[in-house]
Amino acid sequence: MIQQTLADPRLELIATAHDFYQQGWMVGTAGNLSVLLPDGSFWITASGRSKGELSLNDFVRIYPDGKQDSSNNLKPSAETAIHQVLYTLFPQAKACYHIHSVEANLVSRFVTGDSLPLPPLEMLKGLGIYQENPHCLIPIFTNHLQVSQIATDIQQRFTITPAQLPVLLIRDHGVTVWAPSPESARNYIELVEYIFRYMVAAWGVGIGEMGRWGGREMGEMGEMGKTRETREIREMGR
Ligand SMILES: CSCCC(=O)C(=O)COP(=O)(O)O
Ligand SMILES: [Zn+2]
Repeated sequence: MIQQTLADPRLELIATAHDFYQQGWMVGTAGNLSVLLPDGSFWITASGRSKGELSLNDFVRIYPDGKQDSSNNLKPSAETAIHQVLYTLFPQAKACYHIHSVEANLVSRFVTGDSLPLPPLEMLKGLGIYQENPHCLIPIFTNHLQVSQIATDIQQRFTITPAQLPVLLIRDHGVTVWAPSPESARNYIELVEYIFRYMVAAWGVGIGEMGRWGGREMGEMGEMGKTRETREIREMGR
């Protein structure tokens, strides 16, 4: 009989963090990854570790009653409260990944409001949107100094307005996804990064001003697309 050993789920997080680090999405200790375990506890990356060279000891286990366990008294990620809220709000979520990419921060400034309209790209199917010409919005949260305030905002907003996509942005900070498995969470990060890269590139070549997505012209979407000064800056760069 062939016996299969279940791999330690931290190994998957280590490999993913290494790849995201190489992509430039987790540089300088940025970002945090977690995976939920069958007993309701979760492993999360320890705070302040280089995400490009994690080892099995660079994780803290958080139990449903809030108790923590780490082999060498490490602090859990400063953003643990956000992961806790997401696992509570979305019981199907088994992994939660947060990264800091340049594109996530740029698109978080495309609008001044609290939602980012997305172009109706085929890639949205990978995030569970099977519609023709979908109008999708990603919620944007304020980057409060107190992470607990960000977590409260997330909890309150998603309690009132269900999430359309398993994605949220924190303005000038980064993007977070939650997913039914670590593999899906990795795909979700790659998909949203593609969409953000597309949006930044579209703005850069001026497509946004003529193209329409989310039912609005990019030029109406916010600071970056609409002001004459911004257009002049863009033209200077050509
Ligand atoms: C330079 S990263 C600033 C903190 C942050 O936003 C982050 O994602 C990493 O924090 P952690 O405590 O998880 O290392
Ligand atoms: Zn962060």
